Amino acid sequence: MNPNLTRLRRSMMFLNAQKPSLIKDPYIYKPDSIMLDLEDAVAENQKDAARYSLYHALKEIDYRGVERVVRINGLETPHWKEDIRVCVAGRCDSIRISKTESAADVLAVEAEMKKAEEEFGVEHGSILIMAALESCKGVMNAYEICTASPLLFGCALSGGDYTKDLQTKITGTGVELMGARQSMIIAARAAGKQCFDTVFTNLDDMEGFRKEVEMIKMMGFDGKSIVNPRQIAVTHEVFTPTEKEIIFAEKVVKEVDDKKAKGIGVFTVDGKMIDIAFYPGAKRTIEMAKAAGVYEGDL
Ligand SMILES: CC(=O)SCCNC(=O)CCNC(=O)[C@H](O)C(C)(C)COP(=O)(O)OP(=O)(O)OC[C@H]1O[C@@H](n2cnc3c(N)ncnc32)[C@H](O)[C@@H]1OP(=O)(O)O
Ligand SMILES: O=C([O-])CC(=O)C(=O)O
Ligand SMILES: [Mg+2]
Repeated sequence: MNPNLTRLRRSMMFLNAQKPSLIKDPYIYKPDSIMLDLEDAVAENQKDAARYSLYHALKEIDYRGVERVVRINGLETPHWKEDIRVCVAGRCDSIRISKTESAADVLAVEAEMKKAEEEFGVEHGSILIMAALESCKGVMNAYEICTASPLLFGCALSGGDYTKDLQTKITGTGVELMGARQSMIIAARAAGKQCFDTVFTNLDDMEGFRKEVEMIKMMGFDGKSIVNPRQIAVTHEVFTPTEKEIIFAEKVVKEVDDKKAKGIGVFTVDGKMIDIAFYPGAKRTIEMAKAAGVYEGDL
C-alpha cells in the first residue's frame, strides 16, 4: 500500500504552477501539501507555459517532504490529458482532478495516468489521485467518486464553483456550504477516504478563518485547502491534538488495554465514563499527534 494514502494533510496550499516566486521555495512555510495549480490560477493562453514551469519545478526542486499535488484542468477542457502527461513525467505525488462529477471521471484520469506511466516508465500506484467536487452533481455523487479507485485518497469541496452551480454565493456564514460539507464528509468516511474543506479567500479576516477551520474540524474533516502561507499556522494549530488531548488519549488507550485484560468493560478516566467505543478515537488522536511530530509518549 502507498503510505501516502493516509498521510497527514491538515493544510493543502494552492499556488500558481507558472509563478517562479511561488514555486521556488513554498516548503519554507511547512504546509503539509502544496497544490501546484494548472487550472484556474493559470490564464487560458498560459497553459503550455505553466506545464513547462511545472515540469522543471517537479524535476529540479527538493520540496523537503512536502506533498506535491498538481491540480489538473477539468475533463471538459482540452488540457487535462497533457496535464497528466506532465504530472507523470515530473513524478508528482498526487493529482487533484478539478470539477469531478462522477466515478467515470476518476477512471478516465486513472486510464490516462496508466498510459503516461507506461510512456515514462513510472510505477503504477506511485502517483495518487484526489477529487475536487465543484458542482451539485459532484457532491451528489461523492460516494461513487470516493470508491472509484484504490488510488484515490480523498475528496475536497470546492466552494466557489459549487456555490455558482447552487445559484448562491459564499456568504461567510457557512449556511450555503452546510449540506455539501455534511454529505461529503459522510460519503468520504463511508468509503474510508479523507475529506478536505474549500479555500477561504478573505486573507485579512483571520478571525473568520479560524472559526471556519474550527467548525470543519468538529465536522470531521482532515484538513483544508488554503491559498496563502499566513493561513497555515492556524490550520495546524486547530488540526493538531493539544497536549491535554494527547495525555487523555494515552490514558484511555492504556486503561482500555489494562481493564480488558482484567475483564472490566466500563470504567472512568479523569471522571469520564470510558468503554471500548472510545478506543479508536483515542488511537486516532495518538496517530495524529505522531504524524504532526508532537507525540513524545511510548505508544
Ligand atoms: C478559487 C480557486 O480556484 S483557489 C486556487 C487558485 N488560487 C491560487 O492558487 C492563489 C494562491 N495564492 C496566491 O497566489 C497569493 O497568496 C495571493 C495572490 C492570493 C496573494 O498574494 P500576496 O498579496 O503576494 O500575498 P502575501 O503578501 O501574503 O505574500 C507573502 C509571501 O508569501 C508568498 N506567498 C503568497 N501566497 C503564496 C502561496 N499560495 N504559495 C507560496 N507562497 C505564497 C509571497 O510570494 C510572499 O513571499 P515574499 O515575502 O518572499 O515576497
Ligand atoms: O478547491 C477550492 O477550494 C477552490 C476552487 O476551485 C473553488 O472554490 O471552486
Ligand atoms: Mg474551482
